[in-house]
Amino acid sequence: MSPRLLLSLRGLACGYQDHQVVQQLNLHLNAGDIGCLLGPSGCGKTTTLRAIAGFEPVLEGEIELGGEVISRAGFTLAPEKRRIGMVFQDYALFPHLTVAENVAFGIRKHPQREQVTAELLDLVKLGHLGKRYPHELSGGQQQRVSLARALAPEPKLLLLDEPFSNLDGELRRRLSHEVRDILKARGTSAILVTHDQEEAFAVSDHVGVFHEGRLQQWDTPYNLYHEPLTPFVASFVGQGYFIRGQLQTPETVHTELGVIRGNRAYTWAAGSAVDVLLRPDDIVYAPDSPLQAQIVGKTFLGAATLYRLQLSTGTQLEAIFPSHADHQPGQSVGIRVAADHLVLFAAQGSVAAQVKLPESGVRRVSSN
Ligand SMILES: Nc1ncnc2c1ncn2[C@@H]1O[C@H](COP(=O)(O)OP(=O)(O)OP(=O)(O)O)[C@@H](O)[C@H]1O
Repeated sequence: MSPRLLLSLRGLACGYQDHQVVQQLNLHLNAGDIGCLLGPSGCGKTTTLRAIAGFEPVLEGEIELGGEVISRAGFTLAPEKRRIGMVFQDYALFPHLTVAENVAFGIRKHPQREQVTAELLDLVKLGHLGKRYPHELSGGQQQRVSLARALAPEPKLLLLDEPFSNLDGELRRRLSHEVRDILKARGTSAILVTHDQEEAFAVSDHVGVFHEGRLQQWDTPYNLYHEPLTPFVASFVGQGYFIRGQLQTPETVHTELGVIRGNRAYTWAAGSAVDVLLRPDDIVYAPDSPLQAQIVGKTFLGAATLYRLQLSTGTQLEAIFPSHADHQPGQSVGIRVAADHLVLFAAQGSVAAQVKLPESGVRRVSSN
């Protein structure tokens, strides 16, 4: 059975008054899928989510949900008529209502209201707390109530705006996995907004990376990591370094690490200058390799260790090695490049050179 299209944004522009924040946005979500809008602060994720919810009008293009156009320039179907549920960062629970009353709020006329409420409270593991008030719950528990409340009217689509960002570390990770399991078990379609890549990958089937109001790539987490379409996506998603290289053949590039062969063909002329993306998992520990690098930094991650390496030319790289063998800063280690997913961008004068790189992303280190 082919997947059923649920949500389409076509040629969408949205923003505030005369200020266009998001431009030329096209994306599609199938029923039952979880999508995510990911990007740095201010890139337009929340603005897009608010347009989908019907809180903001669209300036150009249209939004279609379940075969019905719900927004286009000059027309905005009222939010309460969209069958869209919302979960907010600050939970937005009604303080004067109990947990159970909060969950039942959107289904007051439902004949099996109490049963549905009890089932949802069980689903979010709060079956025993229905009589409490929101202020008597932890942040994580309040967000579970908020999720149960949003699910109660069986929305066609659930929108989650930074739902875990008020929670810390471990709880955040646990709840994000749990929310995915709950949505998948119920077949609920959802769009999540976050600036946290780990969260985006843990929860979503498809992720859209935004940069300055434009969607750069809408893809699976795997493809965003291994096959980024733009230098910005390569930088924003995952870690790594760019090194300079020269295209030799469509599949091979010459670099200071030797000739690297990938599994895709590039159509630039032989000899073109390119930037080669090297992720930490592209650099493999190879004790007998003639290619040596000095360890200049080290982060123990448990099962693996992330090393910062420096080549004799001064170029730095990152590498992930299994943590069984422990190497010390200052030591030299043999390495090999195993970058099957060889990712290259045209160097100089291309958009690559103008990208502002976030601190935790890909760094551009060598030039010649
Ligand atoms: N109500 C508003 N009126 C005018 N401009 C706004 C309004 N809300 C947001 N903006 C502007 O729109 C741009 C995008 O904001 P938006 O909230 O969509 O970003 P975001 O990607 O969700 O960022 P964050 O992760 O910080 O929430 C910003 O430049 C912001 O200043």
